[in-house]
Amino acid sequence: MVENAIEISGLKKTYAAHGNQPPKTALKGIDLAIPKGSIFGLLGPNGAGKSTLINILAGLVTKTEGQINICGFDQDTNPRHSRASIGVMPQELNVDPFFSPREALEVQAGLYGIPKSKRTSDEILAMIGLTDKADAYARTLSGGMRRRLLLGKALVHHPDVLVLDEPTAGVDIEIRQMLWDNVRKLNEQGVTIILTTHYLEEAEDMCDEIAIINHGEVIVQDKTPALLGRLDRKTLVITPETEVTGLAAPAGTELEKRADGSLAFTYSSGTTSANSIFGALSRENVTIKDVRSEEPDLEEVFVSLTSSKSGS
Ligand SMILES: Nc1ncnc2c1ncn2[C@@H]1O[C@H](COP(=O)(O)OP(=O)(O)OP(=O)(O)O)[C@@H](O)[C@H]1O
Repeated sequence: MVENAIEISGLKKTYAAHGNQPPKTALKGIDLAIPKGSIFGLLGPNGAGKSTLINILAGLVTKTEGQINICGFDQDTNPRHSRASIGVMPQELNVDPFFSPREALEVQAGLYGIPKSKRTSDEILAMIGLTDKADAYARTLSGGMRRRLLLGKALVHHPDVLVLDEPTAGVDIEIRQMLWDNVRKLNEQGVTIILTTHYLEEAEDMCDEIAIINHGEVIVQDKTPALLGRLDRKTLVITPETEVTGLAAPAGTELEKRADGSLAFTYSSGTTSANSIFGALSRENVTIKDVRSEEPDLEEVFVSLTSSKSGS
């Protein structure tokens, strides 16, 4: 049984020089295993190499070096099966303006060699909420509808792996919700989802596991909770009964007095205990009305990991 939907080893990509542009190495040797059935986040700053990686997986860009296995099929020795195992919803809204959604799905199915009797265009149109618009010209569709059509096109061959490249960039909350509902449903049916997004909160909510790419290298891959636990930093927010003035931050903590009068103590949980904060408050006779803790979010982890490596 294949445990990983995708296995990538030693993947390198150098774009050839053109004009006065020198060659550009976009991927420097990527090793990545994407577990079957997961919702996997591929994150990284602009220019990190995410699109290059996705386009290589989709067979749209040729790699310079390395191995890729998709659902047990080696991309070099079994390109047809490996391509049939993956569907990609691209970032650009590149739908043909003269095709209706139904025609666009039929054409796409034709490209994958799916016989007419096995096509499921109506089912896909219903899933993406475009049954009403099935026969309308694509140029009359709104941006959100086009994006849903792109999702539909990625699904015509019922791939085991679905790649979503920035699926929610610039879409409103309703469409975003619908996309996520669809993605969750597909994942429950066993489809492995690979997602790139600039919305880190979205990745935090949706992804079981995350890899962060920077300057063409994977700098971390971990389960989302473990990744969030990597920053050994906590903030304890105390709301005092009455306003506190002149309190010094206990050793090992930073104190921020917030606009609502609460006191936020940030400390490293490995070296400082919350007790030292409560001790300091007690010595100053501060009565505590409320207390809560704030854990680091993915954004903080992301910034801390990507800003510590210098550029190429
Ligand atoms: N066709 C190309 N020719 C030359 N260089 C390219 C080409 N495509 C991408 N690059 C370069 O390769 C690097 C990685 O680009 P890529 O688009 O893969 O990054 P990304 O992580 O997807 O960024 P973004 O989030 O902005 O889409 C960048 O430095 C980019 O300028």
